[in-house]
Amino acid sequence: MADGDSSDFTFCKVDYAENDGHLDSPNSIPVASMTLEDVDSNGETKNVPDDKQTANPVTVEKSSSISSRANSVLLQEIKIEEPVVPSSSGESVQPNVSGQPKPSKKSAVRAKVPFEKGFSPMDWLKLTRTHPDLAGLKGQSNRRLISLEEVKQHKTGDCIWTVLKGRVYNIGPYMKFHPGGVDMLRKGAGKDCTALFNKYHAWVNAEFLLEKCLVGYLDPNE
Ligand code: HEM
Repeated sequence: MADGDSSDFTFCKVDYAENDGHLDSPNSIPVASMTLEDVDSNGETKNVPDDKQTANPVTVEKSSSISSRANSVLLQEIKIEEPVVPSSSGESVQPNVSGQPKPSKKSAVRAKVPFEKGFSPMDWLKLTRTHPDLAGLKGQSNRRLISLEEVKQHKTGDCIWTVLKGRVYNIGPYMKFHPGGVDMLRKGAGKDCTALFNKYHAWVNAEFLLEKCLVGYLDPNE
């Protein structure tokens, strides 16, 4: 295509004709078209030619009416309420049109307990890296099979055992670090807490958190 071919719009130069009346042109920006001479020392407009007096308010009004329309659209959007649909029983029902998942009735009530100073998850992590024997093994292997009977005998004191997903842990040292509180964790003492654990937080990586508390594995034949 030859240079200057007027049929090619791709790179055509856009010129604003001066005072072309186009609202978006630089000349129609409200403040720019008003000079200091137009305003006296009291801040009042003096002898401004009619076209200037009307041009600005129109421009301002136009833009403010646009912005107030935008605001009212926003407000309308905020105020939008879900439509009420009458159900077969005659009661009004609000359909879930927002796409938000409705809270499941089955989910357990989870209440976090504030940590005592020095018992944050970070403190627990540090302890697992420094304490030599969180499981209380005293040299015993943590690969041995343990009966549920033996687990039941460790409910109090420093050695509180629980079974979680087939593993036996000494949760005694973890008690005060448990974000759900000591009382909740105590519910799993001396028994299999897998169901409780899954009810409250199946996603928690206990294998990692309690790695150093492993005492052994639940004997499936007992
Ligand atoms: C035995 C191993 C357990 C470990 C390692 C453990 C670990 C944790 C962790 C990491 C949290 C924080 C979860 C989060 O921020 O989302 C938590 C919270 C909680 N846990 Fe446990 N937990 C255990 C057992 C239990 C048991 C047996 C119960 C119930 C009887 C329980 C009840 C709770 C509750 C109610 C919370 C607070 C809810 C929340 O986080 O908002 N946990 N637990």
